[in-house]
Amino acid sequence: MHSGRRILRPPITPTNLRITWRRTTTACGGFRRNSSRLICMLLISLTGGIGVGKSTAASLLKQRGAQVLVLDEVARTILDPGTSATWEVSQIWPSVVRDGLVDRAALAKIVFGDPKALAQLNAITHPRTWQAAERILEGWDASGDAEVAVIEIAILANSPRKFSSHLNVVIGADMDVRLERLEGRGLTRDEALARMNNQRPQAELADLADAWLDNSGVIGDLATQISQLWEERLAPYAANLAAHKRIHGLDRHPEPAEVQRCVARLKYYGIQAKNEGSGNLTASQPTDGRALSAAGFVPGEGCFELADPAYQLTLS
Ligand SMILES: CC(C)(COP(=O)(O)OP(=O)(O)OC[C@H]1O[C@@H](n2cnc3c(N)ncnc32)[C@H](O)[C@@H]1O)[C@@H](O)C(=O)NCCC(=O)NCCS
Ligand SMILES: Nc1ncnc2c1ncn2[C@@H]1O[C@H](COP(=O)(O)OP(=O)(O)OP(=O)(O)O)[C@@H](O)[C@H]1O
Repeated sequence: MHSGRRILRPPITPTNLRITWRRTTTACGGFRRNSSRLICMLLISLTGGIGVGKSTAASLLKQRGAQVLVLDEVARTILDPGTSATWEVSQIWPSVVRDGLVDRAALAKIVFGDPKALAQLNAITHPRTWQAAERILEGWDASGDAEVAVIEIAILANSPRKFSSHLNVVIGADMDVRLERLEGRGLTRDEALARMNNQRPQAELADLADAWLDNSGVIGDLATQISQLWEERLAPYAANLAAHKRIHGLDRHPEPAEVQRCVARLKYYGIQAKNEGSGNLTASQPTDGRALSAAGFVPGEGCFELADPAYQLTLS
C-alpha cells in the first residue's frame, strides 16, 4: 500500500495534545512525561495471503474483545459509485464501469493478470484506503473504547506501513488447503492463484511476523492459538500500554530479528535507534511520547521499555 506515512496517530496540536515527553536531564533517558493522560490502544496487523484464514482469526479476536478493521472492506468503499477513485478507474478501464458501478470481477480479471495495471489500481485505491482507515483508527484510539484494535490486511508485506502497528500477527496455511477453502468460497483455482501471484509468498513473511499462527488444521486449533496469543501477549501488552508502564512481561533478551522489527517500528515513527546489544537500544534525538507509544515503548526506570511482554528491550 502506498501513501503518506506516520499518520496513525494525529499530529500533536493544542486541541488534541494528550502527552509529550520533553527532553530533560532527569528520568527516562532524557525524556519525561509531562501530561497524565495518553490513550494508546494496542494496534495489531493481522496478515497473510489470500485464503489463509485472516477473517476467521479476526472473528476469534473479536470474541476476545478486539475491534477489527477489515482493509478489504474499506477499500471497497473507495470504489463506490460516485467516488473520485471510481471516476479515475472509468478513465483507465471504461469497460469495467457501467452506470457508475465498478464491475469488480471484470476489474479483477484485468489487474490480477497484469502487474502494471494492478500498480495503477493500487495507486488509485491505496492512499485513499489508508486515509479512510486511519480516520477510523484515530476515532477508536481517541474514544478509548478499543484496548486492542486489529487491522486485517492481505498485502501488508508490500506496504511501507509494514511496521506501523505494535505487532504483526501472520496467519499461514498449506497451499493446497488454501486453494481448497477458496474454491469452497466460489473462487476458481486459477483466480485464486492469480491473486497469490500478486502477493508476497508465504515463506517470505517470516521476517514480518511477531507471531505466526498456523491455520492448516481445524478451526479449533486456530482458536487455541488465538487464545494463547491473547492471554500471553495481546492482553498484557494492551494493559502495559494503557498503564504507560511495563507491569507484565518476561525478562528474556530479544532475538536479533525481534530487535530489528522494533528498530523498524521506531524508524517508522521518526525515531532512529541503535542496537547496543543485550536488549538495549539508544536513540540520539529527542522525541515525543506519542511516537514512542505508537512504537510500543512506555516509561521505565531511567529509560523507556518495550511494553511487549514477550521479551525485554529498553531505549535510552
Ligand atoms: C480488484 C478488485 C476490484 C477485486 O475485487 P474483489 O471483490 O474480487 O476482491 P476483494 O477486494 O474482496 O479482495 C479479495 C482478496 O484479493 C486479494 N487482493 C485484493 N487487492 C489486491 C492487490 N491490490 N494486490 C494483491 N492482492 C489483492 C486480497 O487477498 C484480498 O483479500 C479489488 O480487489 C481491488 O480494488 N483491489 C485494489 C485495492 C486493494 O488493494 N484492496 C485490498 C487491500 S486494501
Ligand atoms: N481452519 C479452518 N478449517 C476449515 N475452514 C476454514 C478454516 N479457516 C478458514 N476456513 C474457511 O476458509 C475460507 C477462507 O478463510 P478466511 O475467509 O478466514 O480467509 P482470509 O484469509 O480472510 O481470506 P481472504 O484473503 O480472501 O480475505 C473461509 O470460507 C473460511 O470459513
